[in-house]
Amino acid sequence: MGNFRRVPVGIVGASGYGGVQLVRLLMDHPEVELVYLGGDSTAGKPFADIYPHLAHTVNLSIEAVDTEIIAHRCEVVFLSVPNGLACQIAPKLLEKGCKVLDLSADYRFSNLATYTAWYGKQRQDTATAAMAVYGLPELYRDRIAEAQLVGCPGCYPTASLLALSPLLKQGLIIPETAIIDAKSGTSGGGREAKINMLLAEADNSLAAYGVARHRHTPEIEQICSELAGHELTIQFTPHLIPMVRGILSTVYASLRDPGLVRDDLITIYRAFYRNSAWVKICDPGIYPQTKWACGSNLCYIGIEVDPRTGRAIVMSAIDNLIKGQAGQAIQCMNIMMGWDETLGLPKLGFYP
Ligand SMILES: NC(=O)C1=CN([C@@H]2O[C@H](COP(=O)(O)OP(=O)(O)OC[C@H]3O[C@@H](n4cnc5c(N)ncnc54)[C@H](OP(=O)(O)O)[C@@H]3O)[C@@H](O)[C@H]2O)C=CC1
Ligand SMILES: CC(=O)N[C@@H](CCC(=O)OP(=O)(O)O)C(=O)O
Repeated sequence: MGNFRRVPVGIVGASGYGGVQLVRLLMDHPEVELVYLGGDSTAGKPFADIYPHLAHTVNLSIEAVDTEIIAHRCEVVFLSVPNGLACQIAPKLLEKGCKVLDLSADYRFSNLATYTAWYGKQRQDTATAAMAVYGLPELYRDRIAEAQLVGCPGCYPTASLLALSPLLKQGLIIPETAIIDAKSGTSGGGREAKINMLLAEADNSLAAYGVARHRHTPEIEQICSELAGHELTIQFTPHLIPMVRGILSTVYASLRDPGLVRDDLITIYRAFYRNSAWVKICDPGIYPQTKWACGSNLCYIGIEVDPRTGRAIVMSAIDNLIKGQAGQAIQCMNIMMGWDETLGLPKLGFYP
């Protein structure tokens, strides 16, 4: 087979839900070799002790985070750690030449004052933050291709921005009227134990949370403002829904032209996403289910117009752990490395 060489990659935060998805997907990726797994409380343990179902295929152990060692072994590093940690690790890895993909919120904001205001964490890495590119390939493919550091989007922003972007970019809606109502499965909260994620709390129940103050609001607003060409505020309400995986985001916005009908919007969306293999626009009258996307890197978008209110109603469904997190990070890596964007990513959902 000649001298084919796989690119060595590492994951910091391998024991978490994002980490285990990255492990699963990267083990099957044809261009990379997983050579490093890092963590904190699990450091020193074989990965298979944490996830025995992968014992037959992963024989790496979790190591304490040492940026010298990581940079020595890895060309590409995924940081799947809680907010506020990547900004301490990434600058050292970048300095040593690694490409870095951060799954947390640390490198999603072009204005660090916004990050500090919403996340309550002071930052010293202004220059590093200025290098970062927002990792939503369907909008920023060209920037990602040139980037050394990508701040991968949150799960709600991924679903919501894919639904809203064509309307904003083409100037089809009155931007200030946009309202996002989104529902997420409990894996969105990560693997750490939390009372509201207990089966007894979350099962058979549905509630909004973070109303008028969820930290994904400024992230969505940042990108929407860029698309609209002026500063925007967006109403965003997340809900926790009793299932494990999936986000359904429903976006409402008033159309500027009351003459636009559903099929016009479907045509516009299909044109907007014509080069985006991971976005599927549903046929007229078809509205997506989270189950369709589950296990895949796909985002399904359904579109309707209510002629009585003059509003567009756009529904997007993703798997929060794949297109909303680990899959999207790998999609970005593919672009950064000059590979096909779809490489190593699941194209079909589990269904049912
Ligand atoms: N879950 C989701 O749907 C999404 C999550 N995200 C973001 O992705 C990131 C990871 O999320 P998720 O996988 O859900 O989180 P989890 O809580 O499941 O996992 C967190 C991971 O971070 C590691 N970690 C914690 N502290 C440290 C430290 N000091 N040094 C090294 N590693 C550390 C943990 O390692 P250990 O166990 O060894 O302590 C664990 O592997 C977060 O920033 C999250 O906000 C983004 C999009 C979607
Ligand atoms: C259901 C649930 O709890 N979801 C998480 C979103 C996860 C995510 O994407 O968070 P980051 O922006 O920190 O990466 C939440 O609302 O906090």
